[in-house]
Amino acid sequence: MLKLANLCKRYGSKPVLQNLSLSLQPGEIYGLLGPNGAGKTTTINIICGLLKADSGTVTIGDRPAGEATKAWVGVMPQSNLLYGSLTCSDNLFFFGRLYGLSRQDCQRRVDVCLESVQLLDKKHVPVERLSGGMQRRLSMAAAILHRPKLVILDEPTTGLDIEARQELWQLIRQFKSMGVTVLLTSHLLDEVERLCQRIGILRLGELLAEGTLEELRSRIPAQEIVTVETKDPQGAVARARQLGYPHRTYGGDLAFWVPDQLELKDLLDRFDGISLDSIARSPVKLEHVYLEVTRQPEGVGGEG
Ligand SMILES: Nc1ncnc2c1ncn2[C@@H]1O[C@H](COP(=O)(O)OP(=O)(O)OP(=O)(O)O)[C@@H](O)[C@H]1O
Repeated sequence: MLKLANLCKRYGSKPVLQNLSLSLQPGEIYGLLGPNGAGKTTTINIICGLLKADSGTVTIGDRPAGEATKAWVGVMPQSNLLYGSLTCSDNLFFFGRLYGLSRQDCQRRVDVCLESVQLLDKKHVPVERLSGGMQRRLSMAAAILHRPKLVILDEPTTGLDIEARQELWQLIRQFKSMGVTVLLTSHLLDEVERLCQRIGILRLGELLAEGTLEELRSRIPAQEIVTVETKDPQGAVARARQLGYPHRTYGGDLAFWVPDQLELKDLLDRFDGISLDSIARSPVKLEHVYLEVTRQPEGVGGEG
């Protein structure tokens, strides 16, 4: 449904996208991750035709991206582009006309879309009186008004509370059941884990890793991440080295990659003689893979 081939973009002498290639299958939700400045918004702007790549191609459906494919794409940008003093219905009407819908089609679609994002009862309410979550839902309605085949969601739930976030997740899942392809960017890794069938990790404009959650997880050769609190970190690291467990620091906490799924007793036995204040075990998560990929250009390797 979307194919990027060898996209390159520089701002001045600074490379922002470096031979970026990826493709999205029809109906999939693809998560594009990367630290601030990785090039996600630049990629989106190129797909939408707001920016021109220096080289490379964008194909949407079976055609090169351009005038002919504009109507196939809907975008929900990072910041809402809504008019605060206009009602929900007037905002959508405006966007519908921009996308080239007829007045009649606009009128029909506005109600359908407001209903699909559960805002029909706010139809005549000015946007400035809506909560942040409702405004994001209205932005989503604006993105799907013209029935695009590809929807691009740029950090759709940033800044929302968990309830509002869950409402949006439900809407995004509905896109999948409607056969709409979704490209989603987010810094919320649990969101990406929940929603996306495939995930790409971008760093300095390069796609460093791509795959299903399982494929990405397998980049970390561990069954479990074991996080410890100890007054003797050096002793704990030395023991982990003897055991062949790579160590990492996550948010200031010392953690080990443990290759086997051990009973707690066996795990404690292995750290016998080291004073541990607490020990916590978790499965390998996207967060661990993401930190590994974005922090270490050479890929997964032992720190210890
Ligand atoms: N108009 C511009 N002129 C010069 N540099 C730019 C311009 N727009 C973006 N950049 C730079 O390009 C790089 C990629 O920016 P981009 O906004 O695509 O990153 P991002 O992955 O979307 O980041 P974020 O997660 O913060 O939204 C950054 O280093 C940014 O400073």
